Amino acid sequence: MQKRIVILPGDGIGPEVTAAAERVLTEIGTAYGHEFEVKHAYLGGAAIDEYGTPLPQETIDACQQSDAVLLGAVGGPKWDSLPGDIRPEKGLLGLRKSLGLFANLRPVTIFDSLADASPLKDEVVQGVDLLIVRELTGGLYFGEPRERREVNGEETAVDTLIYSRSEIERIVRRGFELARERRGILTSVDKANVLESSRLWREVVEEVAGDYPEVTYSHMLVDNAAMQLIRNPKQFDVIVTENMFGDILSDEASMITGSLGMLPSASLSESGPGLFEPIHGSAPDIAGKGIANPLATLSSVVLMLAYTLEMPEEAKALQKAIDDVLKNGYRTADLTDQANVLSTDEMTEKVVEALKQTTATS
Ligand SMILES: NC(=O)c1ccc[n+]([C@@H]2O[C@H](COP(=O)([O-])OP(=O)(O)OC[C@H]3O[C@@H](n4cnc5c(N)ncnc54)[C@H](O)[C@@H]3O)[C@@H](O)[C@H]2O)c1
Ligand SMILES: CC(C)[C@H](C(=O)O)[C@@H](O)C(=O)O
Ligand SMILES: [Mg+2]
Repeated sequence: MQKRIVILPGDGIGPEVTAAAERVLTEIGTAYGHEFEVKHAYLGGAAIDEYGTPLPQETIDACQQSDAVLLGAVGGPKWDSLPGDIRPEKGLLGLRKSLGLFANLRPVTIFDSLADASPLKDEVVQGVDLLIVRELTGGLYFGEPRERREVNGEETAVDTLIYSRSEIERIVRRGFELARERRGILTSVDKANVLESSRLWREVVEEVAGDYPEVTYSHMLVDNAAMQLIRNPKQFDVIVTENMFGDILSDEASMITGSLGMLPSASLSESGPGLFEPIHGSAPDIAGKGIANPLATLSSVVLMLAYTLEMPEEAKALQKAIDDVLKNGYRTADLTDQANVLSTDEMTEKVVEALKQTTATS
């Protein structure tokens, strides 16, 4: 098959982990006879440096004309003092909006062989398999007004948390559909004891639930959900929630797996190219050292193969290669205290070797 993939390396460790992904894509292309036409484009701080804007029109156009987009990460101290509207992160938000990527899927899957990397007890962690479905183009991130103003002679800042019924309905439906394909349990997370937007969210969940009788659903307040994720993460199958809650809960949930460097994500629209990215950021503290864990990005490639490129066999093979490498005890520095750790490139090569073995025997 021929597919057009846009890679947005971004900032910090972004280019290090997307290089890993490109290496693996080349291997998959060779093994399965696909032609991946890879194009690089600028986003975030790198785009500010090159074009003076975090989201150049060329990047939007390239992404819209692609079959799938893979992003490293954006942001970093170099751009931290810029005004909010031209920060690197604004480029990512603009890209999500312009591609209509309202559904952000963040699977939290445990690798049995990695249980020792989690700060949680073995019996809490083993068998966890949950999916956070995060609303991605609404809520506090996009609400207007967002501004500084003077109130009673004092400098004041305002952000707006706003959701329409249709924005809630489409993400809640996606949550129910995914729950129906999985174990049939949906937890809708909100703050309906305080927020009006959450009360509307709950009403919509109640209405939509009628169309999915095979799914068992419940509501949970977000502060309780944060605690339950640590106490008993196995109770969850699909969690559906709004933008900001999903952002925070997914970083928290990553530690069930042992590291933020493990969690991938898929951002999907109604139709059109998906955006695939690790949930972690540009990690300025380790950028340039060659030690970043590439597995969140490689797992994002698994999601890209499965969800958008219609290559389920290839997705399975890459997933197996990642499993095998971890089973064989290979670790980057974020996953172990031991001295014997692999660099980003070494870990990537281990995955490529494992992939070669899988594809040779299939
Ligand atoms: N999707 C994105 O592009 C994205 C996501 C989150 C944060 N950010 C941006 O990244 C910058 C840094 O944010 P932060 O430090 O709060 O969060 P971060 O996710 O970049 O890093 C948090 C911690 O996790 C570690 N870490 C992250 N990814 C890792 C990996 N692959 N391997 C090993 N360790 C890893 C980092 O070293 C750091 O100690 C900020 O500008 C933020 O806005 C971007
Ligand atoms: C960089 C930032 C805008 C982004 C978000 O909050 O969505 C990040 O934290 C993420 O989780 O993808
Ligand atoms: Mg985040």
